[in-house]
Amino acid sequence: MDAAPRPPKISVEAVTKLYGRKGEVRALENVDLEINEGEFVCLVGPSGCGKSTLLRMIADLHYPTSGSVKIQASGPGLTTAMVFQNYSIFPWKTVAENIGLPLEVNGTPKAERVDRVAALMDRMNLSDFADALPSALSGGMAQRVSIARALAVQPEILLMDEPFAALDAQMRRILQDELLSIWQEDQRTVVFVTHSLEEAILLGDRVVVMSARPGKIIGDYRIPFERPRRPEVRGTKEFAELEQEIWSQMRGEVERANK
Ligand SMILES: Nc1ncnc2c1ncn2[C@@H]1O[C@H](COP(=O)(O)OP(=O)(O)OP(=O)(O)O)[C@@H](O)[C@H]1O
Repeated sequence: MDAAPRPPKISVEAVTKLYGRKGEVRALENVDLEINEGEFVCLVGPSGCGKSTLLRMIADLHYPTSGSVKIQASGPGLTTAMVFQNYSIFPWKTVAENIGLPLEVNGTPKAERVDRVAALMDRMNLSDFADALPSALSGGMAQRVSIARALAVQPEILLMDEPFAALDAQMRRILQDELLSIWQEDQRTVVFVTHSLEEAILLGDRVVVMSARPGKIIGDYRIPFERPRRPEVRGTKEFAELEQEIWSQMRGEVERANK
């Protein structure tokens, strides 16, 4: 007999989110979204369409006004970890201390902590900076620390809110390429918010397009490029055609949001 199909890792069902004392800001409206375990899903849409709101609801930091967000956890412990645009690392702690902090908080024994931090620094090319303070780091390095810290707790779901938006174009490209290979190693569920369609198509298994506020889902594209995905796919005709196709749907929403 076939095994029963596994429920989605993340189920967003009929979610509406209102902000303001009287609910006057209608951020999301009737959003349905299912994300399977191991999928890398990118959310794109105009400014203010509720992308961060959706991410925060998946992280259990915000709650829907109506509807529900369900996470299928595989076990106890921290299920999600978040990476933000502004690094959010502690300036008075070294690189190694920043990465190890969530492990200290969750009571991981010191020997295990030291091993895990060393492995993450190795994986993120940070080993030479173990004792550096964040003020000595470039933006790219600081964001590597944020990613390593998020991975330290081995989250089942990695949530990334425009993580590369503050980086210059070259550094952004390098971190995108690194994220492709990091994802390949453990194929964790990722929800990634970005304004860049190119970034979304390069990284994602799916690109979910949201409308101008109130945010609704108006497109869900499966990205056909094989894994392990090579960064060179950026330069192909298929990539450009897909970008054009999705942009032709998004453009009107971006214009509407900026009227
Ligand atoms: N705490 C809050 N109180 C009131 N309004 C809020 C609050 N948080 C967000 N909003 C509003 O809800 C809408 C959605 O915000 P959200 O940050 O989720 O959008 P976004 O798509 O991530 O935007 P951006 O792309 O600009 O980061 C916006 O109009 C925003 O101003």
